[in-house]
Amino acid sequence: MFRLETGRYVEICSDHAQSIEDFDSIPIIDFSELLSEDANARRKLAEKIYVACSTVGFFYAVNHGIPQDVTANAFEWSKKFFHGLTTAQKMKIDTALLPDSQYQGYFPFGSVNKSQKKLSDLMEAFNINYDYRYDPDKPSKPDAKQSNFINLWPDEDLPEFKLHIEAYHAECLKFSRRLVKLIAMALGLSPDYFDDAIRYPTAGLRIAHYPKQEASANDQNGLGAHTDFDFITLVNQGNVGGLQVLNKKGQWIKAQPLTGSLVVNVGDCLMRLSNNRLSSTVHRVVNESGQARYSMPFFFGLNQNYVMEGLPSCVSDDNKYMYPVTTVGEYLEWRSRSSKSGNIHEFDNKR
Ligand SMILES: O=C(O)CCC(=O)C(=O)O
Ligand SMILES: [Fe+2]
Repeated sequence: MFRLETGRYVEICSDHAQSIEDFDSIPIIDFSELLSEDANARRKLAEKIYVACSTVGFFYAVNHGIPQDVTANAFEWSKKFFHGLTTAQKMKIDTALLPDSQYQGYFPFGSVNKSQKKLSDLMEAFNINYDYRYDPDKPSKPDAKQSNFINLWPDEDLPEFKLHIEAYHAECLKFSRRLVKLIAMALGLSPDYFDDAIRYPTAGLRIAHYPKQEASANDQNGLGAHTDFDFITLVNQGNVGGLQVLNKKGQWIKAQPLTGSLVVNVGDCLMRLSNNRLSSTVHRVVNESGQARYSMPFFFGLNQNYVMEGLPSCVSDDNKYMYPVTTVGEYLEWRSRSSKSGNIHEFDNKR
């Protein structure tokens, strides 16, 4: 049993888990055919995605098309942020300056302890939100409700940083929108099923720094066991390992770094929408590599005002939607608030 930050205990051998295969490795999916004109090639890709997402909940994406130089620049500027700024400079954009429902800004060391270990998670991070002005699809200005995108940038102390981080964010947006079409196909829906639902997505990018840890994984994690809130996550973990994924037997399977790849995983919103056909799998970071680790997780979700009901291909009279109907915005606000404050606000007893 694992305690998640919502206070819920995840049983490793739940009925759902028993009905799907266990895994001891993370599949690799080649996205060279992502933009192929060949419908058969795209269908095959969608099938691979379905198998990976319904069993492991994780896969490596290779040949995803995100340019290497954009990724390398974002990593380089992340290091300048973590090591070039003083703590006082970083604290000018402390996430604690924002309400608990907001996730942007700097997360100092000691501010996160996802799985209630003896020592807090050994990580510092910086998060940004979607901002339509940097969206490569150039959507028109959203209405007021959808345009509440506050970001805290270290503009005074590291003015160029924003440019490189937004450039990487834009590439992640492009790949995610393409991937969502395949996920729709994987679930038996038309590839454009989610097009309107990802016009102004809840797309957050985090850059994270995990120093090498001395304590055991029992006492401390880089980031404790959790599931991701959103629809899908893309993680670029550079070349230092530390990400671990929990299988049904309760074993932590290492997601070893695979050069040039992204680690992609199903988030709780997609698990909910698919009525548990896809698995949002528990994972954590433990940096026992002996060197500092940097990663860039990108959390892609549907529009804030999207109403989460079971997808038509995933519910039926005999298989009713098992979650309360909420908007994406309401759901994410609840998850962010309980995560940041440590208080569990009763919404329902599931994640
Ligand atoms: O750093 C990583 O590899 C993954 C981080 C993660 O799981 C998260 O930020 O949700
Ligand atoms: Fe995660």
